[in-house]
Amino acid sequence: MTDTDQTGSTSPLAGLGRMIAVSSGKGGVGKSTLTANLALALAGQGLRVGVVDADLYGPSIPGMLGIPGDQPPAMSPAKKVIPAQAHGVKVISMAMLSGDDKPAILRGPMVTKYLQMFITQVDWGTLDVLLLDLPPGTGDIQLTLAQAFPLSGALVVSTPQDVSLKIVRRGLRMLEQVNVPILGVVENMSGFTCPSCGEVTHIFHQGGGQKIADSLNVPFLGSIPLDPAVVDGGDAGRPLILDAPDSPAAQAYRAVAAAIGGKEQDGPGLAVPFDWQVAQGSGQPAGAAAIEGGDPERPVALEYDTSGLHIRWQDGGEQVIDPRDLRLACQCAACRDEMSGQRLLDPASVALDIQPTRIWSVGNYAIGVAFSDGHSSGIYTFPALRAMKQVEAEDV
Ligand SMILES: Nc1ncnc2c1ncn2[C@@H]1O[C@H](COP(=O)(O)OP(=O)(O)OP(=O)(O)O)[C@@H](O)[C@H]1O
Repeated sequence: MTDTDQTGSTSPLAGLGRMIAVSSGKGGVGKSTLTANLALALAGQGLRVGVVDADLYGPSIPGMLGIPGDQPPAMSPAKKVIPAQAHGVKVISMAMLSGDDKPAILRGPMVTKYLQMFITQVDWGTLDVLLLDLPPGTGDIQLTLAQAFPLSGALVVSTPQDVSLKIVRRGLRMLEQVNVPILGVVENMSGFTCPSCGEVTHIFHQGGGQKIADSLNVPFLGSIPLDPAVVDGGDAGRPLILDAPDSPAAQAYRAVAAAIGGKEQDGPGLAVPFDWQVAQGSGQPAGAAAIEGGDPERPVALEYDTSGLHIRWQDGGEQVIDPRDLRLACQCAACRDEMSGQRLLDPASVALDIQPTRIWSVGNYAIGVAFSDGHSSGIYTFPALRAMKQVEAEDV
């Protein structure tokens, strides 16, 4: 996201960092609990974090973070709403405007209007990450929201039951159709943590989230066990991650944060997060030095020129990928059939001179690429890039 638009004026989205939606196909799967814990875990990495409680009908974030409802927020001199702050995280929610015991009855267009306000009329200051706790479901409202904001990506939360996983599949399709990159699937309540010994027992099916993620070629970011302390922490306004940081659930929340936050890296590599506007030539990530014997699947530098995307890997390997090959390799649900794995994208429809217009980091495991044909829902994991064909010497 650029800080200024083409006329040079400051955009209302300037300084909001990466906008990440947390979504779920149905209610009650633990989406808000994940958002609250994730926000704290990201703040714990030193990131500046904001949370928009976009669940206008059932706002629960303030309660989970111990923010009293029904206390109208103050206004800044610039007439912007000052967000509440809790545990180092900034928050805006309908509960602060209307009290969480008065469910909002709003039609779709009003929901978008409120959320525009929550994002652009709030004095967020400078953020690294803005989390959006979306209302549950995959209907029109979610679709409109996904289209209304320049989301860097979305997390999808599910429980292990088959019915929940089927709904997840629908949610993933919806997001991909509106070109929102899927950062990954998180499975919640996937085993029971014994309150006395801390051991995790799998009381439902296991591995469903992983299977869905695999079948759709999106990352699986982890399983969060069922833990009564999660409920107690949520009810007390102190997310579990604060009071039981060593519990399996807290560790799982931190693992999700590490995957999407990008601050915890195993060894030096490309400086993330970045948002490289390739077409405008701004925001190219700073490169790092390759180290001998380094991870062959971690890039240390990215360049782009007429011959293609140049990737230098940590083990010293160099690769040039043709932009058209990159577009044709897109694994998103619009480009590849999720069941058969067959390509849906007709190669004849991809222009020979297609170019990437924007490349951004997706956690510390992948890049997202937007192309000159308007397609931007593809996520390319580092191993998938490394496995791609190199531009032939005579082509360069
Ligand atoms: N891992 C977990 N272990 C135990 N309880 C959990 C876990 N995750 C969430 N819960 C509990 O499940 C309930 C629903 O969670 P939450 O409100 O986060 O779901 P949601 O998907 O946001 O629901 P909605 O969309 O309806 O607001 C809460 O009482 C919460 O404390």
